[in-house]
Amino acid sequence: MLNISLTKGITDVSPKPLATLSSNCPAGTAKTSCVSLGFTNSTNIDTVLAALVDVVAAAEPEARIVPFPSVDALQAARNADPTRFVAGVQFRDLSNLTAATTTPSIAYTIFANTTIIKTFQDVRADTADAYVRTAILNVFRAKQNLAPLRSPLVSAPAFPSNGMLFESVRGRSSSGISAIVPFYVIFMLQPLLQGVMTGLADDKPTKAKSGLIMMGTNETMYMLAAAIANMLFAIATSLLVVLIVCVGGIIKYSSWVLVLVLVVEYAISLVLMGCLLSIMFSNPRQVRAMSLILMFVFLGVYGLGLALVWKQNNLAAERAMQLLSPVALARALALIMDAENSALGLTTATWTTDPRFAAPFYMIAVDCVIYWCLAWYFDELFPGENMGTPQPWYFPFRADFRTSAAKGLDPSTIKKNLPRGSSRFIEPFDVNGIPAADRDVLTICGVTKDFKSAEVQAGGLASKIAQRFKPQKLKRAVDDVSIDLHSNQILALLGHNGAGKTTLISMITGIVQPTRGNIYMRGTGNGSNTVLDAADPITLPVWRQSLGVCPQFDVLFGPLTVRETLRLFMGIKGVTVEGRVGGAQPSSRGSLDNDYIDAVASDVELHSKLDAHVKTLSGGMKRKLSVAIALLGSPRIILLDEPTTGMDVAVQQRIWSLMRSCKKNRVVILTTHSMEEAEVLGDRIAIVSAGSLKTLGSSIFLKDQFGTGYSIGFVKKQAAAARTDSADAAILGFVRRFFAGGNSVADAANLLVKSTQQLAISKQLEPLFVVPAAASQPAAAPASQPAAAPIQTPASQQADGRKSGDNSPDSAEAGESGPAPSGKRATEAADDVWTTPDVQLALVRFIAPTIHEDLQALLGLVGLGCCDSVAELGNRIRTFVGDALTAEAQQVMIRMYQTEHDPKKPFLPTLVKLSQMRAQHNVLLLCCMLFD
Ligand SMILES: Nc1ncnc2c1ncn2[C@@H]1O[C@H](COP(=O)(O)OP(=O)(O)OP(=O)(O)O)[C@@H](O)[C@H]1O
Repeated sequence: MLNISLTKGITDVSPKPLATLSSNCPAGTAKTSCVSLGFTNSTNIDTVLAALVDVVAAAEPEARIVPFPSVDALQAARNADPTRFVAGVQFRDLSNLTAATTTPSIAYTIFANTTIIKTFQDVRADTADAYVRTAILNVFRAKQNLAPLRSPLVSAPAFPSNGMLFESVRGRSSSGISAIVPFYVIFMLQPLLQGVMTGLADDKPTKAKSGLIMMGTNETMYMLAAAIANMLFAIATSLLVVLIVCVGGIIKYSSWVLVLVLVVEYAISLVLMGCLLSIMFSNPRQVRAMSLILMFVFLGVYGLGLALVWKQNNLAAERAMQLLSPVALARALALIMDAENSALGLTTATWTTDPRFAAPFYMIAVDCVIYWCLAWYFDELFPGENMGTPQPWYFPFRADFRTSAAKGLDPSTIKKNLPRGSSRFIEPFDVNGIPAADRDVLTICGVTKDFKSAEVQAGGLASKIAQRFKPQKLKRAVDDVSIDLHSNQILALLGHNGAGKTTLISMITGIVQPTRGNIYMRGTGNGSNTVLDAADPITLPVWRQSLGVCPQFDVLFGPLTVRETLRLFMGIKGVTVEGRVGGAQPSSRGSLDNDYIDAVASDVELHSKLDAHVKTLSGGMKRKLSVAIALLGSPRIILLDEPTTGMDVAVQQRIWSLMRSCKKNRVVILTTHSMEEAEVLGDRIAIVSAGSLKTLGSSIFLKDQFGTGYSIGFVKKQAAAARTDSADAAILGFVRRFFAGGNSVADAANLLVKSTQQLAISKQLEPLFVVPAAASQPAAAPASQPAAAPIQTPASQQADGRKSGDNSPDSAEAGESGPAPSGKRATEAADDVWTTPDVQLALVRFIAPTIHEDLQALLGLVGLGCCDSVAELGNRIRTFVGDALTAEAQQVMIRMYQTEHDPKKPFLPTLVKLSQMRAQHNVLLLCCMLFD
């Protein structure tokens, strides 16, 4: 049945021909089995009923007015035979019908049987209403001794405007505002969907999601956290909407609590729908377009429901449509507004009497569950490009799914690769020297990663579709890298920007999947004789529990304090205090977490910032916090991607010593651009370039391989720009004179490299400070000039009977036939003497992994504790350097040492001064020798 409602007042009831109610009884049917007008409820009904019977009987004697004990009974009778039931009336408030008031309020509801009253043109509902009104008016007229009105069918009553308030029923045409309420609520809440989708899509390019997952956050938890954060906002928005419609009087008779429950339920469903849809879209522009399209889809489906489904009482179709929660909400609100128009609304009473109300509530709850399950499932299946490892479609059915004892592989089944590259550059590692339990904790087997090139990833949907049909451009970020990693070791991954370090780290975390190759981790506990494969998504949770990661970029939350951040990540990683890395242990059980957090913060020198908000920290402090997070708990493998970026030298030193202390029973992988950091920390150093492993070994091995040689710099003078040939000839001449052969500058450079490799031996450093006196002569030697003899070693110098410091013209001449050592150190001599109109020798220096060009490196070496006092430093400098270093340079070194020990003293002026000194490189070189 449909509630038909009249709004307040009676002035709009116009005289019109009304249809009879009795004509509905099908021909040949006993009239007694038909109901023209059923009525029910209310006390004080007798006088009205009598009047009603009179009015109806006068108009159509065959009409049957039948009493029912309740609305349910009335409804049941209608359901039993919809074709023989025309209308019903529920008297609801006749309490002051007989009261001596001039404005009695009378409320009743007319029910029209929508099975037979299908159109607005069918006025039989109005007939029923007219009978009831006439009857009520006649009761009043009787009180006033007036003659009763005639039947409205005979002549529609001219209703007096006597101050009566009828609150009655009319309804197929509900008021305009009622019709728009469903749309109003849907539009008000639609931004929630867009907000969730945009938020989650935004996380993808910023790498916030991948960073958090690397750091130990479970993917599902990440999405749930995003959903919960949005739900809080959704609840607030729902409250606002309900406030507007309820306090604003749009919804008047309904229980606001039930309406709020409905709207909140819907808002939550929108958030979960957003989570589901965000899996498909990775950029906010697509999301905005999509949420508009979705709005049309929702409204379209709702329109279909209005036009086709609701009227048919087709429950299956109705439920199917309500799988879209906006449709379910719109349906619920339409029902509520219908009830409102009947002055009933949605109350606990109507909820129980009319099953149609409950259905959308249940359906929206079902929708929430469905959306969440699908979001979770598809997120596991499609984590996004380089955002994690996709699960196979059947993953929920795998026997080992989410079991803590992830099933490992038999190590004998895995195919290990030897590190690729020239064996000369890969140091053989004797695993027999380390306990079996510490071996091969992490094995990287021939991993290669090809990324789709940026052009393929960018662009809109259309260009993406077009690109599908083009051959894909690939960028090889990591190329066939194999390394075995063992406990108690730090591997320093050294490489230039874009060398592939981060990609390798990301593959170890499982965030990026290798195109080829595998990464294995030795199992733990009972599974220690098995290996886990990073490519197996089922074992990934266990895998990630073993990792402590400091990503290249800080994934921190500005509004949280340092303490809260550490506590949050302890929770995320499930850290138990006993699992502490780094030594410090909490003092008492009662304050374990706080003690632990204090200790961790002290380790990274953040104890004074524990209650500071992360957004107020400097870049270096944020790095320290990221390092602290990586060290939380007891990860077996610690991955630190450029951890000391932005830290000052003193802090860097302490972080280094912390890292060294952390490596016990752990594998630590550290990426860096700093040769010094690699040398100081790395038990083994892997140098990667253009994705491939160029060399791997201890720092001693690397020094032996690469650590000796000259770096020789030439500066073409400005005027030489127009005379490049003569400048090149000058360089060529220099090289030929002191090294060997060559026909072009490129040849000369190669020769230079070869010669220095052959000549310079780390133990024989003296020649490195010696430049042949011949260099004092312009060296634009002709191409035909014979190759010069190599620079002599100290031994050969002694044999020649020459003294260091001899810079005589004689020796310069000797340089023509073969360079003779000079007492002048290389840079000094070069700056002084070797200069041509076109070119100047700018720099001659020794290069080795221990030699660094900047103050940071120098302070690092000093800070390693090679000297215990300033006096000792001064003595050692004097002993080693003697007259070769100016007094000024010695003083600078001493001052630098002091500055390092007194952080209040600014060291920048010292650095500037040092860099201005001609002897800078020698100072550094000597210093490095001193402490090496
Ligand atoms: N998602 C990606 N899509 C396409 N190319 C990528 C992607 N990630 C990295 N690359 C490319 O792979 C190469 C290696 O990048 P990677 O970030 O691993 O270098 P890196 O050694 O860590 O550099 P840096 O020291 O600057 O951090 C680079 O050329 C980079 O442009």
